[in-house]
Amino acid sequence: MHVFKFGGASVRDAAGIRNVGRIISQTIADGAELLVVVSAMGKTTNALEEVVVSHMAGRADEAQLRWQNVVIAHELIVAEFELSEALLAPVRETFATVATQLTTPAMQGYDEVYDQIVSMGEIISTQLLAAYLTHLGLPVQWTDARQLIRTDDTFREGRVDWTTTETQIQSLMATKPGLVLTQGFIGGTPTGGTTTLGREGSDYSAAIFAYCTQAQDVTIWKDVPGVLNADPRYFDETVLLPSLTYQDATELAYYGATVIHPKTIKPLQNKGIPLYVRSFVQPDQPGTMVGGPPVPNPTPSFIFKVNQLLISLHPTDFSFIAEDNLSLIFGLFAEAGVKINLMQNTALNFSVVVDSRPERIPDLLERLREHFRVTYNEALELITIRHYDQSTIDRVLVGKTMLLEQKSRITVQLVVRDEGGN
Ligand SMILES: Nc1ncnc2c1ncn2[C@@H]1O[C@H](COP(=O)(O)OP(=O)(O)O)[C@@H](O)[C@H]1O
Ligand SMILES: N[C@@H](CC(=O)OP(=O)(O)O)C(=O)O
Repeated sequence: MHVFKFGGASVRDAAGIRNVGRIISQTIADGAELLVVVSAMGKTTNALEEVVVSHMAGRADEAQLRWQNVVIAHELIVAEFELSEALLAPVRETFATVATQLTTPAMQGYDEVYDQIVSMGEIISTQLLAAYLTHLGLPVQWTDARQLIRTDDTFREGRVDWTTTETQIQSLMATKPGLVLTQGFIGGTPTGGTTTLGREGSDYSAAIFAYCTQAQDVTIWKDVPGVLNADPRYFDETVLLPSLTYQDATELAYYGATVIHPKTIKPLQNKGIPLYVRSFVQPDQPGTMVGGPPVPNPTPSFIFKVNQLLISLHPTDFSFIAEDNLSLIFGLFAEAGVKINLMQNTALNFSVVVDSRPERIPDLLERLREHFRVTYNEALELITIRHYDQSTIDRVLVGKTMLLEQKSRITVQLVVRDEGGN
């Protein structure tokens, strides 16, 4: 069996849905079994997050208006197909259910309500795609991922219960061979609650399904030709990386190459399942294969994170940075839910680089100030180069001032300030 994952960009409009329909029908034409994982359309997840903000703030009219905008965006896509009312019944029912839910103030906590509402993006996209594929005459079986991927109740970051998930998915596949369509990003708790797996988590869902079905391979269809040696939004001259080891792909994703969700590789590596990253714009092209052997002279890869904050902590009593204050520091970062992108210490200074998150950082800084003298630099960039040499470092430093550098044999990380002018 093959697993395909289509992200928001691939199904953002009617043309995208038609294209996805073409890729699926060509794949199953020769009788291949296929499990398709789909994300919410376009930027729907962001729009649903705004619905949650209004709903949780008790601004019922605003929540309803924001929800209706989501409905309209989908209805405009529906209008481009000639789908029967019977085929559209499930998606229309979802529209009505959420509208009703928004009329009553939420009883649960923020994150639980978030998952109930935000998960609807994937429910709607798959209901709509199922209607379209059925309309094309394909034997698609829509399946609810909330009943397959079992998580604990860590809402917004559900942790997978692999044993139950494997049992549930395997019994599904025994009863539903052929073409199965399900949602990325979402799961369900033992008590029937909805969870999400963390933003951009649909790649991870595809890996979970592949792991549990021992799939032949996974293909994630993207708006780029495959994994490139840099994000084309930031670099002009990128090259395709035709083959990557699991390790290289994990490292790239970990350092911030957003083309693959960082949690995706482990389940695939554990079962030796290859991952293909291919272009839904040029579906005849091979893209990138992850899971191959190391290549000689690997191409340097660049990962760029903007809007970074460099926080430096200085003990107030001239004591060393050692195990005791390190554990205090890590505890405070974990409590604040702030992920450390890079860290470096000297005897009297501990520096960390984090994403600048206005909703979390001020509180964290306040807590840190209870124990340390705290200084920080804002609006920085964190550049990571895998398989670097001096010329690649020189190239990225043009027009930048370097504040911090960290090197291993394979990876260099540079914290820089852009001085403008290039
Ligand atoms: N090294 C890289 N190679 C290719 N694309 C990258 C890389 N790093 C970041 N990207 C970005 O990842 C995007 C595709 O991932 P994403 O937007 O998450 O897709 P989807 O939401 O459809 O799953 C590309 O448009 C590109 O801007
Ligand atoms: N829709 C979710 C999950 C996801 O992975 O989406 P995409 O495949 O479009 O990145 C999100 O935006 O976070």
